[in-house]
Amino acid sequence: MIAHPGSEVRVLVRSRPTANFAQELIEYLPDGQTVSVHQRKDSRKGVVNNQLSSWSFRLDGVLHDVSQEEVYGRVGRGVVLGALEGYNGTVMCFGQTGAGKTYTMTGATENYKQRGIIPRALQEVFHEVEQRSDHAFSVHLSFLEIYNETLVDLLASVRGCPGVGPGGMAVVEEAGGGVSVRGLSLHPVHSEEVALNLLFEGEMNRIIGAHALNKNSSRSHCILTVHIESRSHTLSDAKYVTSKLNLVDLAGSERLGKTGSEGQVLKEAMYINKSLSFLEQAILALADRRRDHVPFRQTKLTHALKDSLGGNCNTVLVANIYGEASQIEETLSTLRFASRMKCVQMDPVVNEHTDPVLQVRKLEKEIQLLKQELSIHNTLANRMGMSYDTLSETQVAEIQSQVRRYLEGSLDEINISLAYVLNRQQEQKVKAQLCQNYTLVEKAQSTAGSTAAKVSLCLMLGPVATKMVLLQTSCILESVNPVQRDREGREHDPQNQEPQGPQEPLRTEYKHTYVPLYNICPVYYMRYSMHRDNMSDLVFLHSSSPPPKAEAFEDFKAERGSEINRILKENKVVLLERRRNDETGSHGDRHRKGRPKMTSAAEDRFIRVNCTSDCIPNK
Ligand SMILES: Nc1ncnc2c1ncn2[C@@H]1O[C@H](COP(=O)(O)OP(=O)(O)OP(=O)(O)O)[C@@H](O)[C@H]1O
Repeated sequence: MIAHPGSEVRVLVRSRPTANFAQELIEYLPDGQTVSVHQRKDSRKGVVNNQLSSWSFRLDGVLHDVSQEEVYGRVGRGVVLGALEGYNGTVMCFGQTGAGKTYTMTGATENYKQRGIIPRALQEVFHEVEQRSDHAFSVHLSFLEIYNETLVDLLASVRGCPGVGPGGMAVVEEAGGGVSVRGLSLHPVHSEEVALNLLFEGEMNRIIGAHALNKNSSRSHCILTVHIESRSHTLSDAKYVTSKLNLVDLAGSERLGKTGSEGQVLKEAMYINKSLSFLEQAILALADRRRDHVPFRQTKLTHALKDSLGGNCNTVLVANIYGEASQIEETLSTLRFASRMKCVQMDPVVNEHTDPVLQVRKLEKEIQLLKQELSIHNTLANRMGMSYDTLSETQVAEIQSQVRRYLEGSLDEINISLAYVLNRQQEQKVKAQLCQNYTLVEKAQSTAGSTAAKVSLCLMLGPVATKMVLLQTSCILESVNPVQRDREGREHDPQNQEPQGPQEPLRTEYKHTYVPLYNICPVYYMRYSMHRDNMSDLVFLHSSSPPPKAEAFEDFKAERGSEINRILKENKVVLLERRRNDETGSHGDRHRKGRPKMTSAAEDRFIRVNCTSDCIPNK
């Protein structure tokens, strides 16, 4: 059963069986929750009377004459199940010496039925771990003893235990308000059997002493902690929950006069009483909601229990009493502590964490999936070969090498593999680098018939830098070498020129070529032109914008329509010839019978109409 946030620590009272149970002084009311204590005034304190004083304590339950099994069911089970869900839990026994705390927590070793809360809790933990196959659990045990204000690792004797470091053991504060014990060994446990072995090993190491009230009196406080970590197989594997289940067997308070302790046992009793008194002070502060400060650090016991007493912890206290008339003052004292503890508020929450390593792995997987999805989108949008990875050092070196060789003239054509794709970001980087070295003027340009915004980059660069820009936009370029022609239009190879007489200046022609930059998103068409005066224009147009008609027609005539253009020119020559003939023979009408004379403009139109085919763009 998990406590609701804001509810109080659960407190139950358990009385040790005794033949001399003080029925007239201790009364358990039928509601099963209330204990009434009646006490005679002490005649030794002066005034003799038989007046009774009564106190009533309403707790969460009374465990009187009940089996160990029932005690576990009512005290331990809920806390253990909560710990498996990720809630911290504490089960603690408090009471005078000989009242049955160790019996409640550990039980009697000679009889299996009399095993206490700790072995039953360990059994339940491993039973649940087996049942909950949808989770992966990891369980560790630690066993701390606080003896005479000294921290002792009760499992230090276990084989393979690393031992306490040079700093010794100490209670240390953790981020988030928790505490842990530095130097305390943690033991991985995979089965109930291993856990019980560790419990018994620790119990053997515990310090016990004998006095009048208990021949096996615990002389120390002990905290067995079950550390549980659970990861779901079905939900996100980066998320996991942890919990600490503290099973606390406190040493009992004792009246030195009654126990007759001497020597070492007396010294121990003083430490025990002192630490229990600090515990009471801490509980008093915790129970008082107006108090800001809780004195946890006054003693090792309260410091070690700082995150186990209410707060983010599902806490249950068993107040053990020794129900004989001679112990009535101790019983009263224990019940007062119990009722204070009952005022301590709890706000248990699941301790959920995110594993940073697994989280990174998960995000990397997610990125991979998103990349695949993007790649599918790009394929569907006819944008093949897009890459969003940054260029490796080798790729950058290769590009730089090609650029250098191209600029030096030792490389005719840039052939950068399309794997070296520049994305928008990289494009911007290239542009920024260029801006550092050259004057870059950017201007908006609108083209008729296109609704999309067009960007025109007018680079005031020499041809070398222009080539570099072309290269860095990563397109496959057609030859950008200018063609040199003489006055007759004959092409001249500058590499292979024979020495001639007085040189006639050559005319340089630059082709306008549309180059699709497949690897830049969105797809651009780039027109580049290089002029005699070394001024270069680079125009990046969205694919939705065709080139201007006039230019497209010129290109068409120079390339695919060159044959038609040739015929057209021939026809024009023939027609002009005919017109001249007509004009010279205007005296006679033999060749133009029935046909009206054409004007020069009409002839042009005629030629155009005749030469227009489906493959010629309209001019
Ligand atoms: N509910 C019980 N049923 C049977 N025997 C009990 C019960 N409670 C206590 N005893 C017996 O009483 C004796 C003292 O109990 P126990 O050692 O558990 O007391 P304690 O509170 O732990 O004392 P101390 O603080 O001195 O360690 C033991 O012999 C134990 O077996």
